[in-house]
Amino acid sequence: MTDGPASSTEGQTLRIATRDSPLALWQANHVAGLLREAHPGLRVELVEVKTTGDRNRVDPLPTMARALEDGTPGGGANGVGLFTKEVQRAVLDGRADVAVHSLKDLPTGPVPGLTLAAVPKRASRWDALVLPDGAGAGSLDDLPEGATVGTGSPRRRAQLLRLRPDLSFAEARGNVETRLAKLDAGDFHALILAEAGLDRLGLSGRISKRLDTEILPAVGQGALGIECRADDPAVDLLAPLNHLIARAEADAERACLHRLGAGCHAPVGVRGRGENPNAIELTAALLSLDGETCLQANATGPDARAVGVAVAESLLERGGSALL
Ligand SMILES: NCc1[nH]cc(CCC(=O)O)c1CC(=O)O
Repeated sequence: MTDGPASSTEGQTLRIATRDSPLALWQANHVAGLLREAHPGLRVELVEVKTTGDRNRVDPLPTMARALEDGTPGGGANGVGLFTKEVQRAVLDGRADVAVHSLKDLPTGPVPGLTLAAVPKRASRWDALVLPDGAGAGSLDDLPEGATVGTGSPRRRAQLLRLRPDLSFAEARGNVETRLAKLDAGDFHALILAEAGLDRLGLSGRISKRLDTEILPAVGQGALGIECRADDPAVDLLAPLNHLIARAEADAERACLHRLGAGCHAPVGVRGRGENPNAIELTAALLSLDGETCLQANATGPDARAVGVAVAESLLERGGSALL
């Protein structure tokens, strides 16, 4: 510590709202660390929130009914926003100042009163193939004929079916550890999980193969979204955590999904890429659930959101609406 004037954040406290799953807590603690690094003297605390998605892990139907009933921001039909809206509500209610989400789980529509203040540097965006404990390395090709893969994601299922039409699927609900336990108990031959989540939980050793040529990732996969109240000076504290390329990729990918009118459960895979934030390239695939139809579009430009919208409109023009 040097003497001289105390920084404006000295003694100030910022409360981060987060789900209480191990992955969510890792992510919130990561952001807390970034904030303390950017603002020495700032106190950062976590506020753990139970979400509808967490409470109803094994029984999603009442969850959806509840999400439809209450008109809270971010919640909606088809499970969209189940993991994020109660974390958002904690910030809107003033129980916390900042919300940290997996960007993949954050609905693309604006929430009145909140702003997406920062998207930090992105981790791996790829999906990974995970085999039962002790199986070692192995690729999709090594799975037996008719193998069962644990994933509820239409995006993952449709893209896997293009490569292996013989595969069948099982729901793999619950947090990452729960899903791995089901795999190791023999519930399925393989599991698909986001590499970022496994890395964060110290489980990279469970990855049999990174599926970076097989499956286009979900919008925002591997990135974090940090929200605060739109009128809160916390906006300025969060600004240094924003990574311009990660943010531009996120803006392009999220604008595309939003223009498609789709959510995180849509069979949509994307790859936003940029050497600099003013030249973002976006590739997107929109698939039928059986994987037989796969529309692809690509655009590049200086305005990330416009690139996202252009890619979505190209998919829609070519019959994409029938797949949504
Ligand atoms: N849908 C659940 C979810 N949301 C974010 C992650 C992992 C972290 C990320 O993708 O950014 C996961 C688990 C998974 O898909 O394996």
